[in-house]
Amino acid sequence: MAGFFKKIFSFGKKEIVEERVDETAPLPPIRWDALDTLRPEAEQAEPEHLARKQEPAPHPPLDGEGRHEVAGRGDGADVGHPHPRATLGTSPIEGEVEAAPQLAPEEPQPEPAPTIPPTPEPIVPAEPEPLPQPQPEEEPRPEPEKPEPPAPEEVPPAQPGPTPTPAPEPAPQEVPVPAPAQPDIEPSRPEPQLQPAPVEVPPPPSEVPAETPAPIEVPPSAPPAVEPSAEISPPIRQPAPIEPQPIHAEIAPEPELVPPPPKPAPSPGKVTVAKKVEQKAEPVKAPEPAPRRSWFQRMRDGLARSSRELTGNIAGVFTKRKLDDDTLQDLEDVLIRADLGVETALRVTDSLAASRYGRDVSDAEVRAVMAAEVEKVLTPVARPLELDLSHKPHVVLVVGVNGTGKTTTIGKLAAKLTDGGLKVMLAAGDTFRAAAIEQLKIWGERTKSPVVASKLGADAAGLAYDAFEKAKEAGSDVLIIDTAGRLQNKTELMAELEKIVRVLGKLDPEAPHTVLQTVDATTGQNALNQVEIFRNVAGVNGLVMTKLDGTARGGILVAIAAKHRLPVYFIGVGEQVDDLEPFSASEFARAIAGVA
Ligand SMILES: Nc1nc2c(ncn2[C@@H]2O[C@H](COP(=O)(O)OP(=O)(O)OP(=O)(O)O)[C@@H](O)[C@H]2O)c(=O)[nH]1
Repeated sequence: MAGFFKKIFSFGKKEIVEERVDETAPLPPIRWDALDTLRPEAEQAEPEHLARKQEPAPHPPLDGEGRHEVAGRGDGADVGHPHPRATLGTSPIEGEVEAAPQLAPEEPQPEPAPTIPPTPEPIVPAEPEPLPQPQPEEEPRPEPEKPEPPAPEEVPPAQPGPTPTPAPEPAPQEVPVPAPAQPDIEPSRPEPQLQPAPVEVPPPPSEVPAETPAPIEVPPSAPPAVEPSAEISPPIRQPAPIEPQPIHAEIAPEPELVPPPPKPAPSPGKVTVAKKVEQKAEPVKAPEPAPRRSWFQRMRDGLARSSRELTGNIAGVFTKRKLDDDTLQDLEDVLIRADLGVETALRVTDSLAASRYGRDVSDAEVRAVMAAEVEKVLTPVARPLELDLSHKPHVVLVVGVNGTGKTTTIGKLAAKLTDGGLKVMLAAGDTFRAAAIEQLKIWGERTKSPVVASKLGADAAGLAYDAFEKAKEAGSDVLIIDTAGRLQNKTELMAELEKIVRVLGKLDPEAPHTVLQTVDATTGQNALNQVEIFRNVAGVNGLVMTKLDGTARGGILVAIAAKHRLPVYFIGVGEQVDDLEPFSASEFARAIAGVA
């Protein structure tokens, strides 16, 4: 078969040359037949086409004429592109086939008939793969160049129909019939041109046009046809343009690719991110503030809110005013509102009246007098905690309302004692709160103090008794017992605390040896009532004023001291283990009065 085709092809070539010379003007249509010849290969893809091909025997003529015709259509050289594509195109094949018959009458040249046999070879279809073979078609390209001269002549006529659109670029160079086909392939890539061309295709064969659109898909199959006729290759090349169509699809994505460029823009965003990262790094540096303020500074800062309000109000009272009854009354009101208590307020006003009544008084002088009087009130209560270690262990019972800082204070105190070489044991007497038990265990681990605890809800008194025995057995110097502080049920609270004290007394009549109450400095006047309650129930004999590092109501300490005259052993100025400081009357008085 291959030999047979070769013969046919060679024959076609010869004819082509001749025909070209003759047909320069009229023959354009014959090319369609040539396309049919090409179909034999295309047939591989579609048997129907093969059948049609048989009919248009014109295969041979197509080879030779094909080019001429193409030129004619090509005249559409521009148009030619679409047509060939159409013909080569899938459906177009049929359409073309039909068109071919029209041409056939003119070129009924029998020779092609033999070509028909090859068509039956649809067996070839198996060869469809050879599609790539179309490339070899390129060889024929040179040949087409020869015919080129005639093509131009034919082109003009066809041009009218297809016209313009394709004419643009390819037409000029390829003007020669073959040329257009080749260039078409390239131009076809620019899809835009190719698309318009198909539209024009219709003119030649009325039917073709309709089919032309479909061809677009066909192209792929068309290429194979080209192989058989090396000469026909030019038109075949036209089908090749079809490939460009897919290219279009690819091209489309390209624009999408265009967006990527904007992505680079985000790069600056990355820069921004880097900045953010830096910012994050900065906060990390924050921890550096290792330089910790002294407890006094913290207390002063904590009391600053109290002192600012107090001193500000004092200044407001004594601005350009002489000390008289009205100013003294105003000052008394200011001090009472500062939680210092009536007793302390009167001490201050009496002191001022005794020494400065009727005279101009500055707010600084008033604050100095106030500091002095407050210190006088606090000095008696500002005593250090003394532990009688003749009691082994010395039992410290810690009481107070929930949240006032009992557990925290126990931890801080245990730290001080263990640091001082004392052997400490802790007892989790707040059996109503699991969190309280766990919190105390944490403090025990931190201070290396054993913790005696029981299940949640266990009897607090029983726990205290067990802890006392264990502390004795362990030879502990100090046993610190935590308790609950549920004021919402005073009766139950009183009963529990009384029971604890009674039980401890069984082991040591003097136990508990120290009963500390934690008082939240932020509580205000209610703290006075709390101290009264716990003093009566548990026999509180000492106070720890907590949270003085952040309150505007530190004056309550003065009121409590003046009213209850209970020792104030420590003040809490923070949540850390070393934020428990001995209470100093003078420092506290100067701090709250805003005196340097
Ligand atoms: N700023 C500050 N916070 C404190 C101080 N003392 C305790 N706290 C905090 O106050 C909260 C309550 O402390 P706790 O020790 O649990 O008080 P509690 O009386 O044992 O409370 P309950 O276990 O519910 O009975 C915790 O968040 C402590 O960290 C202090 O002196 N200053």
